[in-house]
Amino acid sequence: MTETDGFETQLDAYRDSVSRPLYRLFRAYGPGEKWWLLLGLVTSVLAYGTVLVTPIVLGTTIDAVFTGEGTYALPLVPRSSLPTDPTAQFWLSSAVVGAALLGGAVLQWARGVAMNYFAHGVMYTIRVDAYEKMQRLDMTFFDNKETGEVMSILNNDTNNLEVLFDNALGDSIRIGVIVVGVTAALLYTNAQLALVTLGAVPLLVGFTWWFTRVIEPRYTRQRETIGDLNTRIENGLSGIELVKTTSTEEYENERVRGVSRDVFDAEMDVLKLSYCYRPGMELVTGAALLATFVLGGLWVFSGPPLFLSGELTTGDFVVFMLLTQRLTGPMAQLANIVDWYQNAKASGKRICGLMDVPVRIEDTPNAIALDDVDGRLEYDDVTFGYDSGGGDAAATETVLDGVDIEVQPGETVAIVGPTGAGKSTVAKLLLRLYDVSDGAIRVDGHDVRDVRLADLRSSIGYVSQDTFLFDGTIAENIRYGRFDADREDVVEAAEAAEAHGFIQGLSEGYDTRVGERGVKLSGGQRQRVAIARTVLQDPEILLLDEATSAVDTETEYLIQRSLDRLAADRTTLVIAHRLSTVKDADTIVVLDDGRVVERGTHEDLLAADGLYADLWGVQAGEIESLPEEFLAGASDRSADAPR
Ligand SMILES: Nc1ncnc2c1ncn2[C@@H]1O[C@H](COP(=O)(O)OP(=O)(O)OP(=O)(O)O)[C@@H](O)[C@H]1O
Repeated sequence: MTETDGFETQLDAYRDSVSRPLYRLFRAYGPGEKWWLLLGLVTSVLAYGTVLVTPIVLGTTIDAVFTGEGTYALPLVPRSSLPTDPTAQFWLSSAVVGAALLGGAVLQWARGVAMNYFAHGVMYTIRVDAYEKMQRLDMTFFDNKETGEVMSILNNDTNNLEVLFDNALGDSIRIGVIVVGVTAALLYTNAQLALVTLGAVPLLVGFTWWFTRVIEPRYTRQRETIGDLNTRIENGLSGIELVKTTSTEEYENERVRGVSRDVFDAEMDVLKLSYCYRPGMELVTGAALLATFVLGGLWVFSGPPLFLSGELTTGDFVVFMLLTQRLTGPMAQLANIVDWYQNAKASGKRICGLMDVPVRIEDTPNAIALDDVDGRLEYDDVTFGYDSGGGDAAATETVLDGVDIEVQPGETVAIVGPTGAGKSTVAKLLLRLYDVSDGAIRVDGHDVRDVRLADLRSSIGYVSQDTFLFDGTIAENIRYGRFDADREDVVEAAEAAEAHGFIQGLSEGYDTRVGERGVKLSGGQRQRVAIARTVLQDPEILLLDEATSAVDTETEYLIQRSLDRLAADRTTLVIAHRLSTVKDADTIVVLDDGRVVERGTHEDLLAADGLYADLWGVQAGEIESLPEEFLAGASDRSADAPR
C-alpha cells in the first residue's frame, strides 16, 4: 500500500460516480445569480463585438480614402447617411474607432464586474452549502480521516470554480463572438481567402478534443494529491505535541515530503501536457496567419495565386490581416479554456462527491419533538459495530452485543469495564453520533431514531474525556450552545462547576482567550469549563464519559463535587475507570467485550466476586490476591483494545 492509498475513503467512491459535475453545479447554483450572468453575457457580446469595429472601419477607409480601390461603407449604416468627402470620411472613421475603443473599455469593465458577481456568488453558495452538508454527515464519515480532504474541497476546489465561472465563461463568449464575427466578416470580404484562413479551425478543434481526453485523468489525480497533502498537513498540525515529544519531526517531514512529491509529479504531468498543447495550438493558428499573409500578399502584388480567382484590394488585404490576427489570438486561448474547464471539472467532481455522501443520521419526516423530558433511558438488546467506511459490512466488528441497560428518571447508572469493552460507545449511541445496528435505545419510551435530533441532543449534557474548547474567551466557551446567556448566568454556571476560582485568577478573567482547542488551560481547567458549559445548558440527562480522567486527586475531588451536584436531580449515565467515583451509583453495569456481564450495586457486585470485584481489587492495590485468569485476561484485553 502506498502512502496515498491510506487515504482511500468513501468520499472517493461518491466522487468517482459523479457525472457532468459542472453542468450539475451550474444548474443548481447558476439560477440564483442569473441576473448577473445575463448582464455579463450581454456586456461580453457587446464588448467583444467592438473588437471587430476597428479592422473593418480601417479597411474600408484605406480603400475609399487612400487607394481609391473601393467605396466608403460602414456596417449597419445606410450609405446615404455617410459623407462623400474623403476628409470627412477619414475623420468619421477615426471618431468611430475612438468611440469603439472607449465603449469597449466601459463594456469590458461592466462585463468584469457582472461576471465576477456571478462567479463569486455561485462559489459563495457552493461553499456554504458544502459546509452545511459536511456538518450533517455522521461520525463514521469523520472517523475515516477526511478532514484535510474536506478542507481541500471547501477551499481549493471551490476556488477553482472561480476561474471557470469568470475567466473561462467570459473567454468562451469572447472567442464565440470573435470567431462568429470574424468568420462572417472574412467570408463577406473575400470568401476564397477566408477558406484558407479558416482551414485551421477543424485542425484546432480536433487537437483540442484529443487534449481534453488525455488531460482529464491527470487533473483528477492532481486534485486528489492536493487533498492528500492537506490531510497529511492537517494531521501533522493536530498532532504537533506528539511529534515534538517523540522527536519524530524528521519522520513527519519525510511523510509530507512523500505526499508533496506526489503533488509535484501530478502537477508536472498536467503541465507537461499543457505545454505541449499550447504551442501546438499557437503553431496551427500561426500557420494560418502566415498562409493568409503569403497568399493575400501575392494576390495584391501579382493577381490571384494557385486556385484563387478574382480581385483582392489592399484595403481587403489589410482587413484580412487584422481580422486573422484577431482570430488567431483567441483560438490559441482555447487552450486556456480547455485547461480551466478540465481543472474545474476535477474540482466539481469532488464538490459533487461530497454533496452526494448520504446523510445517514437525520430527522425522520415525522420526527417527534421531545418536550418535558423525564429522563427514562432504555438500551434494549443493542448491538453495534463501527463502519470502517469502506462500505464492507462484513468487515464491521461487533463492539456491543445485546446490551440491555435501564435508567429511571433521576437515577445514576454507572458503566464500568476493562478498556475497549465498549463503554464510550454506549454513550455515543445515546447521542446518535452513530445508529445502533440492532435493537433500540429509547428516551422516555421513544426510540432515539424517531425523535428530533436537536431535541435529543439538547436534552443530554455530554462531558467527555477529551474536552474540546474553541479558540475564544472562557465566557464564549461556557456560553457555547446557549448564546443568549448573560454574564451572570455564565458566572453562576462556572461557580457550580468549581471553575470560578481559577477563572478569576487568570489575567483577564472570563475574557481570557483559551487558545486553539483550549491549549492555554490545564486538563482539569478545561474539564471544568466544559462542565460549566453543561451546567448552563441545564440538560435533563447527564452523560459523563470519564469526566475526571487525566486530573490530579484534588481537581478530581473538585470536579466530582460539581458533578455530584449536577447529577443530583437528573438522570445520569456515567462511564468511569476509577470505580471509587461511581461506587454510590444506583446501579453499576459491568461491560466486558461488548456484553453486560454483571449489574447491581457496588456491594452486590463485590459480593458476587466477579469481574467488578477483580477490577476493584486492582484499583485498591490488591493485585497479589487477584486470580491468575483475570491477570491473563487483562493483558489480552489491552492487546485487543484498539481494533
Ligand atoms: N470511531 C471508531 N471507529 C472504529 N472503531 C472504534 C471507534 N471507536 C471505538 N472503536 C472500537 O470499539 C471498541 C470499543 O471502544 P470504546 O471506546 O467504546 O471502549 P471503552 O470501553 O470506552 O474503552 P476505554 O475505557 O479505553 O475508553 C474498541 O475496540 C475500539 O477500538
